[in-house]
Amino acid sequence: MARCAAAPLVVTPPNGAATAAGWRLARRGPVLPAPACVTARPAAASPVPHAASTALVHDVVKAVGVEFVGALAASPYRDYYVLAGAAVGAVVWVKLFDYLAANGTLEQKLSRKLVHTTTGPIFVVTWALFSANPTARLLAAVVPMLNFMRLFAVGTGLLSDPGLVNSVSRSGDRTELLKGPLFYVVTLVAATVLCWRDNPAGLIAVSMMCGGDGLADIVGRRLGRGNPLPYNSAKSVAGSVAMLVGGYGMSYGLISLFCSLGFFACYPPAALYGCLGAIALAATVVESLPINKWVDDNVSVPGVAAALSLVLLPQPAEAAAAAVASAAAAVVPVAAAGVAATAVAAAAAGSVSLSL
Ligand SMILES: Nc1ccn([C@@H]2O[C@H](COP(=O)(O)OP(=O)(O)OP(=O)(O)O)[C@@H](O)[C@H]2O)c(=O)n1
Ligand SMILES: C/C(=C\CO)CCC[C@H](C)CCC[C@H](C)CCCC(C)C
Repeated sequence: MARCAAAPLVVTPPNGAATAAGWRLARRGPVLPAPACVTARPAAASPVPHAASTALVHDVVKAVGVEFVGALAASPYRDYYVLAGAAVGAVVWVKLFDYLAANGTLEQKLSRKLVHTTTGPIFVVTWALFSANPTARLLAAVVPMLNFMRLFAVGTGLLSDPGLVNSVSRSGDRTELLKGPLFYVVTLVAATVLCWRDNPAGLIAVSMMCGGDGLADIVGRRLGRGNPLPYNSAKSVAGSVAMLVGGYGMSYGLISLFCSLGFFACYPPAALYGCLGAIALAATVVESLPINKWVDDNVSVPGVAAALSLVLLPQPAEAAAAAVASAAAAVVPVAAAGVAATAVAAAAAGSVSLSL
């Protein structure tokens, strides 16, 4: 059966970063097949009925997906839908790990670190679903802000949510939520508001905190016995190598995704490999130092990674100017975002009390 190759839907990049010498702008978005491609497949004419029905199901699923993405993209409420989806997704995701730890599928410490490793990157991937509207970054930041409120309320005892305490604390002590987890969501708010999709510094900071620090713990606890770091016996060579590889790999993956979607200028591969390597190495060294008493890893690691990224992997001046302009424009309708935050906070609070 002939494949329909005509009339692709090209998703155009949401910002207008300009090309600078030596830089390639990824102006090509993903090419989605047009819904029209799907309708004219005569299933009865197929010599293999099973193959035809499979193809039909495939086409219908594809058509519904394209329709859904199209409808979401065209809706004036797009950012609110994505915000609500991510806010609900965060609750469901954390509950899933609580469930897996409670029924013994995952060890509690591993469950907590998997929450740490996965929620940040999943959250930044949702950035791609928001519109190019200047308020979008503020609405996206509402998701970690809601989690801040939730952690604060449960950590201080204002609300009771044993599931959340089990998922994100080491010992079951609710006051722990006011330390690492709270810094974690503050870092996500900062990456969203300050870097958004215009600059890879936010992606890199989140990757070093989640893919790097998260993997260091997971691997270090398993393979770190017998190879302590010479200057910090609480950490290991195995953990630090895992941090380097995990932070580098996650940063590379997220940068490749966002640059291929056209959100910022792609880097020449050699520059990207070298600079990311230097940033991952610096973040790994910072994580390995015995400074946890004074500054939490969820601040020091992403802080160093973001600062170095801004220096080593800058975006072209035109893109930076566009980012500043969109941030300035976002300040005006901030009240609207506040109203939205309050509404979603009320909904989230409802979900917490329902789960008691
Ligand atoms: N470079 C590293 C980092 C961590 N670890 C292992 O992971 C454990 C937890 O490390 P760390 O993340 O510093 O611990 P916490 O402070 O408990 O966790 P968090 O940062 O999530 O608060 C360490 O005891 C060690 O066994 C390691 O071997 N090497
Ligand atoms: C255990 C943690 C840190 C300790 O170092 C992580 C705490 C995670 C928060 C409880 C939940 C954060 C949720 C994100 C802001 C949003 C994720 C959305 C996505 C759709 C899953």
